[in-house]
Amino acid sequence: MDRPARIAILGASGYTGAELVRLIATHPGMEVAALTADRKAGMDMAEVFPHLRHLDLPKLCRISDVDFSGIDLAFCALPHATSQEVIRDLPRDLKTVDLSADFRLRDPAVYAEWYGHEHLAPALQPEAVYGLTEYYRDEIARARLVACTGCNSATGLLGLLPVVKAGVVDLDEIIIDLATGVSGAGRAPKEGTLHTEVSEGFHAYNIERHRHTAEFDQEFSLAAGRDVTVTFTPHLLPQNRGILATIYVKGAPEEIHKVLAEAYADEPFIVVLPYGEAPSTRHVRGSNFCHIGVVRDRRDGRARIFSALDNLTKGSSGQAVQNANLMLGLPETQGLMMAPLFP
Ligand SMILES: NC(=O)C1=CN([C@@H]2O[C@H](COP(=O)(O)OP(=O)(O)OC[C@H]3O[C@@H](n4cnc5c(N)ncnc54)[C@H](OP(=O)(O)O)[C@@H]3O)[C@@H](O)[C@H]2O)C=CC1
Ligand SMILES: CC(=O)N[C@@H](CCC(=O)OP(=O)(O)O)C(=O)O
Repeated sequence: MDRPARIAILGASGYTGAELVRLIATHPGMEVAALTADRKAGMDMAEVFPHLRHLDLPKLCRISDVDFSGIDLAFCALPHATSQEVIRDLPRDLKTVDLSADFRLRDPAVYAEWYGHEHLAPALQPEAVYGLTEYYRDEIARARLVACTGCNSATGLLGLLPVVKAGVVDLDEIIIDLATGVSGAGRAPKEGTLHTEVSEGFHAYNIERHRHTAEFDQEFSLAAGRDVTVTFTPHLLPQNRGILATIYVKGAPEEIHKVLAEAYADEPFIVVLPYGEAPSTRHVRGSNFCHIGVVRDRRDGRARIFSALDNLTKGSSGQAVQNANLMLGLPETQGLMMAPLFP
């Protein structure tokens, strides 16, 4: 293409939508052509997100008002369930990157089990490619519809997939404990994300059943070639961005570190820390990097794998742009090599 790709962002008045706009603002291969909203349709982006005031952006409109004939690729940053209804009605040849959970689970029956309702666009599921770029980049480059991973799922999968694939841990004894920033819950007001409910405290949520467990089971089972089920508990961190997963595995820590370092040696966004060091969310904030560390338990030699990323970049919008780059034939890292924001 001899011009920047024309991009529509559906759900631009949400957190991941704003992050997409921030990333595309300095992306040489993309330009924002349409932005949509629901309650905020008709407003200027500058009113909704004053930090984007310097940009010359189209007004927020309804999805039905977008002329998709002039769009090269759409990012769908809508709530799950809404997303599948919207994508079902988009032009069938429009390249689409979905940030929701709607097309991540390959089997619509598994989707129904975890999301509590029948899938509304099951006919599209076979063409959806799971958006974990480091594992599916060839399929993503050829795809029409890409389903980006959950932010929690991305954190756990990136930390553990090479190790599961290599068969160097006990696959029946995997525990993923994870803490996530509150922006993961989106911008729409909810009682559970009020300042008073989140600040000065720390709690686990969706303890018995978190829907990202289905993504873990799906991808670990595919990698291992047998059924793998993990124990997964997310916690809510009183901070805006960032996820840190602590993964407990039975296996030799130095071997696990070697497997990870080799698997990610050529990956532009995955940084495997020196053996014995653990990452921090503050070192990946605002960037598309994922930092992974392996530390030995001094008493029994068991390994803990740590994985940290920013839920709004590598966990969603950054991953989405990385996938869109591939789908548009652009360099995979284009527009994404910014350093983390520190302190
Ligand atoms: N936040 C995160 O860290 C991550 C989010 N995701 C997923 O990405 C998607 C977007 O998340 P996020 O940006 O956080 O969500 P937000 O709640 O912040 O934003 C949702 C967006 O969707 C619009 N919207 C809501 N309902 C409708 C509707 N019925 N029709 C059309 N538009 C609608 C909203 O418009 P308006 O504001 O005008 O109502 C808003 O623009 C979700 O599926 C989420 O699960 C995935 C990974 C990480
Ligand atoms: C803090 C918080 O609530 N986080 C969300 C994850 C957001 C995400 O990745 O979402 P989707 O699977 O919905 O796309 C959660 O745990 O459900």
